[in-house]
Amino acid sequence: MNMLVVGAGAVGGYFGGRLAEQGEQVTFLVRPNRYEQLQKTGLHITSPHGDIAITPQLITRDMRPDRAFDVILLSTKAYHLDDVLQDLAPFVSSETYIIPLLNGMQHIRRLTEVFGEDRVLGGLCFIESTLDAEGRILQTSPSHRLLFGSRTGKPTARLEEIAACFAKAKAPMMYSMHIMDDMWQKYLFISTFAGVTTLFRSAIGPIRQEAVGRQMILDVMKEAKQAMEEQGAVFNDDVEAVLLKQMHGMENTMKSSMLRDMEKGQPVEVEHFFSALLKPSTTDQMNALKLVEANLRMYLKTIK
Ligand SMILES: NC(=O)C1=CN([C@@H]2O[C@H](COP(=O)(O)OP(=O)(O)OC[C@H]3O[C@@H](n4cnc5c(N)ncnc54)[C@H](OP(=O)(O)O)[C@@H]3O)[C@@H](O)[C@H]2O)C=CC1
Ligand SMILES: CC(C)(CO)C(=O)C(=O)O
Repeated sequence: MNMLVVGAGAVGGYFGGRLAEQGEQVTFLVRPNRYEQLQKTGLHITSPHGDIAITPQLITRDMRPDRAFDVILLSTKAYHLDDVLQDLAPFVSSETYIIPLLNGMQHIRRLTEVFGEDRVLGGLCFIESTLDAEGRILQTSPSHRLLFGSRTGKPTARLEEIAACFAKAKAPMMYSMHIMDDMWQKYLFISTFAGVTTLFRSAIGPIRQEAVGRQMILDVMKEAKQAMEEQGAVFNDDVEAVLLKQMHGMENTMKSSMLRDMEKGQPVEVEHFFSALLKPSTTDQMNALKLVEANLRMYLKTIK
């Protein structure tokens, strides 16, 4: 299977690295600075599941591979999507499946508009990873799971082939029969988790210890759920209880990738995560979400 990973960052570098580790044909589409860095240093991952050091196969947008890609793992930030859609076009054939790993939901519509409904699968990942100053990938907590699947729920022989290839990786990378529900649930989780951790600029532990922190978790989740339902999400009745249990079961030190990006002074996906939930018609009641969004917008002003 010939695979392209777009963005050799914290997520793409990790899962692409796990596939390359098994000898799969993985090429990373990167921008010039990352190209130079990875050529010099190789791709390094440190992880509780085992470290990796490989010499990655790299291309930049002006290079052409000798054969089409079967699968593209898309793992850039949402605020790079406009550029990525252009850069990616020459690498997508009528047989290529795109598996996006971005948090949130808005990118699905953009991808299907450009590449068509049939080329775009659903995808998500549960992983806490970041890049260090030298561009090495640091993967820190136990979870390193990737889910993908057909957005209409029907598996095909080719999707089964991809699942079989992913199953060889030393990370759970699995097919889901209900990927859209999984994506909405992950979006609800991450909008709450990233919302409160960036608002309080804290890992989850101290937030959970304060009454105001616990209340903010409840408020952000309730409002985000309502906004997502207005956009068509269908959740199980117990979704809040399930996600709260998950949030209360995490290690005290667990941070969202958005908070880690803030700590490095990098941009954050505020439009993609939060503005997308705050339609003018629903904003009257959405005080917690508005606070989360305003906090991030103000942060963005400080780094511009
Ligand atoms: N990190 C985490 O723990 C998790 C993140 N996510 C989500 O995954 C997505 C990716 O996040 P993450 O991996 O952390 O982000 P990173 O910033 O670590 O990685 C994104 C990479 O995309 C690259 N990139 C940007 N534009 C292009 C382009 N046109 N062509 C090629 N490469 C490009 C960047 O390269 P350059 O070096 O050139 O800037 C960067 O290396 C986000 O939506 C995030 O919310 C989901 C679960 C967990
Ligand atoms: C919560 C977590 C770490 C789970 O994957 C995540 O998605 C993020 O912080 O972006």
